[in-house]
Amino acid sequence: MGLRKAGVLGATGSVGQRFIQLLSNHPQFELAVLGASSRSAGKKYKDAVDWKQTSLMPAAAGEIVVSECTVEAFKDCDVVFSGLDADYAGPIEKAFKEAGLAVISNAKNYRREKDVPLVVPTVNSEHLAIIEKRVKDATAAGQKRPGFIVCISNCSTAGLVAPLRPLVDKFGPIELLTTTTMQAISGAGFSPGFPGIDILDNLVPYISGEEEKIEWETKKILGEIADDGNSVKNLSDDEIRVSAQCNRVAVSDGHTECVSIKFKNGAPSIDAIKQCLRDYQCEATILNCPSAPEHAIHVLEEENRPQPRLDRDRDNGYGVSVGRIRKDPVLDVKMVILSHNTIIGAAGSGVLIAEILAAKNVI
Ligand SMILES: NC(=O)C1=CN([C@@H]2O[C@H](COP(=O)(O)OP(=O)(O)OC[C@H]3O[C@@H](n4cnc5c(N)ncnc54)[C@H](OP(=O)(O)O)[C@@H]3O)[C@@H](O)[C@H]2O)C=CC1
Ligand SMILES: N[C@@H](CC(=O)OP(=O)(O)O)C(=O)O
Repeated sequence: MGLRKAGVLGATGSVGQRFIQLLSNHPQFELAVLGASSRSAGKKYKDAVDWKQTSLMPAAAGEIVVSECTVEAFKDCDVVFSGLDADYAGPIEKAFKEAGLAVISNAKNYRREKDVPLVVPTVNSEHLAIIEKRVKDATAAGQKRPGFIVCISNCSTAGLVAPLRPLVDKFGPIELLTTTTMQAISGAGFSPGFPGIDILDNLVPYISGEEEKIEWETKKILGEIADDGNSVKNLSDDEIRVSAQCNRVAVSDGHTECVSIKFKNGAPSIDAIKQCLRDYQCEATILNCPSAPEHAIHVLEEENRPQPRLDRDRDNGYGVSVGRIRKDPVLDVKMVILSHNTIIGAAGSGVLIAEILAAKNVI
């Protein structure tokens, strides 16, 4: 198959810019349509966007004229990535799905729908089987491919669940978990963007809705596909209890989390935990997806790592770093997790999900 046509909704934003960067010169996708608000529509991308990435804006993308976020503008896309502001994503993504488009979204709007997979591609790509089944059933019935939405998780949740997945698979359920996040300002978006005066020489101990999202989304991502094959069964409060406290810090990219865990079946040794994380291989790596990390989890031994500026780009931002793994005198074990919030926490996850769906002939 030749290059698949990709559209990006919210192309001018923090997540949208990352999509442009990751999809330019991609071996499987070509940037075909870029959408944003009517403030940007009609302008060339280079004139509409306030480019804030540290790499140069890809020249070809800069020449694309930004469209309104309408089905008509995106109707020929094989896949549509959404980095839309959640205040506007709901009706736009629904209309795209109903028109038969494949939507991979960063917005929170549909994450809680039972039949919408909530996926961190290095963690629970098996939940994409819900979509694969729907597409195969339609094809078998002689119908055209149905539209669908796959949601990408909240960015802090993506980093958190990365090491949890192999730990739960090997050592059984986690009874209690606490996380304290230190989140980058790119997570707050670019329109209007987190005010410099509020974050310089400062820390803000509140991010609206974030703690609830981490506490809830973790249970869906670590849950299983229900017996009907059409929905996800979340873990119950008996199977895992999560408590999150979220802070905004003066870091450009990269969310750091201090995490403590208590296992239901007793504490594994620290060495066993490290080995388990080192051994983990995600499906995208096994499928040889072009953006898949060589190591979905990097175990760091240095006593002062991970650090956002030094470690966020491991495996091009698709790898999650886990360091300071040690005994916790209150729960069982504690650790520090670092993940790139706009790559594995957002746009990169979207691209990797699309690569997995392409490997399975769903798009
Ligand atoms: N930043 C991050 O780390 C993460 C963000 N997310 C989620 O991803 C989404 C995008 O976030 P982020 O990139 O940070 O946000 P930004 O504020 O940086 O970007 C928002 C985008 O939405 C567009 N937009 C705004 N209003 C409309 C409208 N009425 N119609 C169409 N497009 C519109 C903007 O276009 P214009 O420039 O024309 O205004 C812009 O492209 C959000 O839902 C966010 O919660 C998820 C994970 C991580
Ligand atoms: N709220 C995150 C960004 C994010 O992921 O948001 P949401 O879960 O609403 O998509 C941050 O500020 O860093």
